[in-house]
Amino acid sequence: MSGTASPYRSGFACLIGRPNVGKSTLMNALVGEKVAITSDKPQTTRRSIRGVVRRQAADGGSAELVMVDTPGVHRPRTLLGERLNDLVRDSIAEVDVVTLCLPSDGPVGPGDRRLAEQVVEQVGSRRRTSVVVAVTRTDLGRGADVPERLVQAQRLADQVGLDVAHFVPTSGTRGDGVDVLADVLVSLLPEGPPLFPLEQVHDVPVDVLIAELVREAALDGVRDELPHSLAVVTEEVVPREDRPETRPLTDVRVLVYVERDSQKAIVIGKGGERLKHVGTRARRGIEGALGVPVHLDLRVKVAKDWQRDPKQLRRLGF
Ligand SMILES: Nc1nc2c(ncn2[C@@H]2O[C@H](COP(=O)(O)OP(=O)(O)OP(=O)(O)O)[C@@H](O)[C@H]2O)c(=O)[nH]1
Repeated sequence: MSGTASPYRSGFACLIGRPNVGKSTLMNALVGEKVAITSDKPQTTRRSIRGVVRRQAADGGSAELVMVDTPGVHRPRTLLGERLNDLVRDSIAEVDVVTLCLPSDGPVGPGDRRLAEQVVEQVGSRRRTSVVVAVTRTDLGRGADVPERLVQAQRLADQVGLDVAHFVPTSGTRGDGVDVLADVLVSLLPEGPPLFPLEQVHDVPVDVLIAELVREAALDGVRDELPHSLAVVTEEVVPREDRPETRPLTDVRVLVYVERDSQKAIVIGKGGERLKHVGTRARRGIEGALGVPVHLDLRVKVAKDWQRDPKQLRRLGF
């Protein structure tokens, strides 16, 4: 492929950062489709999700950029937390470009420094991995915040010895800087073969996608420890047999796990009101993803302290 006038570039770039800095929102903006769920609760992302961005590179060739969204890095308090941090470590090791996300609406802090040090440790000696800093959520900051954050980011890079190829201000919700970031990431990709079939936009299996949409709906409005205690598993997705071709219906059965009986009561709500609301919202998303009308059967179960239990973690897919 090398030597041709318009080479094909392909490769992987991950988004890393503290919890809640806007990684998944940026991922969706780059891919142009909702592939990762987002919420205002920290530590929402629990899987490394890959989404494909296809673009024309500056040299005229085509490029396939595979974005990898990762869980927010934090001090782990449970086995789940440790597993999520391991996922991030693995992602950093496997990509061509690491994108460190720093939010414009908060100072660069010790958590960012630890993460930057981790990147240096992992990619410092590997010359083929590039590093980009994305300053995120720029629409939330005040006027001076973005330049200030860029200066702090440069200072952080200098302090830990991180070689940053580009600094890009972005807002995932407004779309600002998203094209610039995509161009920058593409420019850092090596020449390579196509990675995903043309029609494929993400690598999230349908059962996982459904479970994530339910978890996103269930996260809305719950507080304290409950967001972390939620786990969702898709049990069944079956087209109903006795339907006319013009009016198909798919039965989707989903289990929502919590860690304690008291949490089960909160998720279900008075007279089942809350769960009904979650079901209605999730069903809309699932119908959009599957492209068929859906009957969603949602059940809530207690899996005691699953975040700390290796056996249960395995059963829940971690
Ligand atoms: N105003 C504004 N809000 C944003 C932007 N990006 C993300 N948010 C909000 O910030 C919150 C966190 O966004 P996420 O994309 O879920 O953040 P994350 O870094 O993936 O979070 P974790 O999965 O917990 O690590 C959500 O409420 C988003 O709507 C942005 O550019 N502008």
